[in-house]
Amino acid sequence: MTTAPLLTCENLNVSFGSHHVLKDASIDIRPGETVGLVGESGSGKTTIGRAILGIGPVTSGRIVFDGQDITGVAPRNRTGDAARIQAVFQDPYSSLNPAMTVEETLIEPMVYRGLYAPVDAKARVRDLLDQVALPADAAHRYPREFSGGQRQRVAIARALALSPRLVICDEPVSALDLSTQARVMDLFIDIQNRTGVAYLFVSHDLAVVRHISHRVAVMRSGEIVEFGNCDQVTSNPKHPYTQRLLLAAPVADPARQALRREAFERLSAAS
Ligand SMILES: Nc1ncnc2c1ncn2[C@@H]1O[C@H](COP(=O)(O)OP(=O)(O)OP(=O)(O)O)[C@@H](O)[C@H]1O
Repeated sequence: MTTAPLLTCENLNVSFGSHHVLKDASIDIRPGETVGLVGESGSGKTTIGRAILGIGPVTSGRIVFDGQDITGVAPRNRTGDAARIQAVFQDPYSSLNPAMTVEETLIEPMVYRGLYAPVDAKARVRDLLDQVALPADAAHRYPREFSGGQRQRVAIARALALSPRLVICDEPVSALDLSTQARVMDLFIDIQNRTGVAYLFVSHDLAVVRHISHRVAVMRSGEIVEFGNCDQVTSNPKHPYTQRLLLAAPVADPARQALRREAFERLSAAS
């Protein structure tokens, strides 16, 4: 039995002036699923994420969320669950307001959307901090008082504040050191297991995406060149471009070195 998609992007095209950045890109994400989106820098990954969030343009094509056409609809004009699609970006320091405490940061979207009265929102803040394994006293601290990994946990808590069914994760672990990356990725997986949220997980690092994704889409020059089951896509020797992405992964930890070695062997065997 196949589950109906939560989100479908159909033949998306985006042009900036004469620069055709996204070319007939189609992907779908099922409820509770992680779809990884990989590709070299400039291949169009962020452009898809921004189009889904309603903060980037769509020249043609359609984005449907839970049966609702949300193409080109700005976040403030979205209704129902589509209003709750959230994002976690690479650099939490620039996406968190340095003048707001964590509590204020987490309460703001809840009160803005009218989901919680301020008094209930405070209880919800405690729950959110617990979900991302931050201590309750983090509520009264400012972003600068946290490490990079802790700040990313704050950004994840803020994304969860509206109980989203879909979160766009745009390079959310790229700025973190390897051991922190692993812990934050485990947190994403744990949250998904508990809440059933779906992720579009954007990364240039195929090894990271392989760890977290159920399916993977590979982008090249604005086109989706492969889309399928994670293992099939990442180990198919007929796809040398994907194998090259694996080769480009950072090599600091042994697991990635092993992936690189595998990719190298497959590439050599295929050529
Ligand atoms: N607002 C814009 N105006 C003009 N060109 C843009 C704009 N936004 C993105 N682009 C161009 O679109 C292309 C795709 O950019 P995008 O950020 O989607 O790539 P990416 O795959 O996410 O890259 P990276 O991994 O480096 O973040 C790039 O050539 C970029 O220069």
